[in-house]
Amino acid sequence: MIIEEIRIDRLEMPLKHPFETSFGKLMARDFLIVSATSGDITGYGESTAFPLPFYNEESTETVLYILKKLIIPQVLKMENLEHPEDLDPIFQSVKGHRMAKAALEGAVWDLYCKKKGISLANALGGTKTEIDVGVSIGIEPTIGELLDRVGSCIDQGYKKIKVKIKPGFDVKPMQAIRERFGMDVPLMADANSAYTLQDIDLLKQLDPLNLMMIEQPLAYDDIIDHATLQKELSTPICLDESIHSVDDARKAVEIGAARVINIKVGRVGGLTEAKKIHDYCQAMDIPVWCGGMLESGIGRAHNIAITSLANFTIPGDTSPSDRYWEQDITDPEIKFHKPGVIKVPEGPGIGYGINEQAFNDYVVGTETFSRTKTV
Ligand SMILES: O=C(O)CCC(=O)c1ccccc1C(=O)O
Ligand SMILES: [Mg+2]
Repeated sequence: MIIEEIRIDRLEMPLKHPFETSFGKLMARDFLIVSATSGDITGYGESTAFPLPFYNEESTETVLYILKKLIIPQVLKMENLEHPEDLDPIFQSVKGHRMAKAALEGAVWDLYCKKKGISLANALGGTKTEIDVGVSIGIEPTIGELLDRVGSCIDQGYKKIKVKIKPGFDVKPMQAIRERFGMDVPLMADANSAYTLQDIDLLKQLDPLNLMMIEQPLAYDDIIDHATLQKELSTPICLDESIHSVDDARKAVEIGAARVINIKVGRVGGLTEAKKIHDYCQAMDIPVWCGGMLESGIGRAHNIAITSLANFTIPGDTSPSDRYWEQDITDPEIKFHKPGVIKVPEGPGIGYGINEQAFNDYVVGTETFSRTKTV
């Protein structure tokens, strides 16, 4: 397969409702879509980096730099790109910058599958025809507003309720959810690294609440302290930010730092590595689920495909388009097939088209790189 053109579009999509985590409040999603064209077929990938490095070290600007200066020029010179895994030598030449790599790799996976006429889920080894869907709920101004949002999500049929917590908005809100909705609602907390080992006694107050897991309570780049904390908690720890590769997953599992892994395609450098983490965790009997990064329908489509693999046994943060967007950029939009369930597309590639009008309405910048002319 020869890729003749790669395009990077920067989009700004306003969120229907501010989304607050322990590292701040988002009012809009500013992100990149990478598209790769070979002949009359185009594949699409999404960069999940935020405009500022508050989730990890990457940002929209670092992704742009790495793609434009280092990765795209090499990809456009490739003569032997027969499978997305053939990108590995190029990726090995760049340390880190996994969200940049994942955005390009996702476009190549979509392009590869469209050329083969197979679904991305099928190409990845997916076995499910539909996936159970969870929802991530940000920190709300009051416990009352949080309870209203939780109640609405339960009524919509979501199969897992994740609630963001931070010091000062943690035990009481989680207790209030249990008091209002009972102990059996599949409920978890995501701390986004807001706590330290000095908070063990506070975190222990979450143990009686029958949470499915506590996600990333400690530092974004830590594994060993999470092992110390897990020994003190009965609630399983799930790692998100700390896990960048199958080797990180192995280290976390071997020292008991996590009983669950949140796999995010962007964070781990793409679908190929995400599948390796899935396969390792399956062999170790560690359940995984697919995290979200407030993606557009393009990123969500990649997440739905990887979630079709068998060991994604916990509902992911793969809520449909209407969770965040007045108008998504895919055609059709991502929708529930039945309450709390999304059908895995059977069409070629990601299985969703592009709503060109909506896409163009959100675009704030475009750069195109062709095989004959690279930067
Ligand atoms: O995309 C979604 O619906 C979930 C989004 C989410 O929880 C999140 C959003 C921004 C940064 C980090 C996280 C996270 O899962 O930690
Ligand atoms: Mg998280």
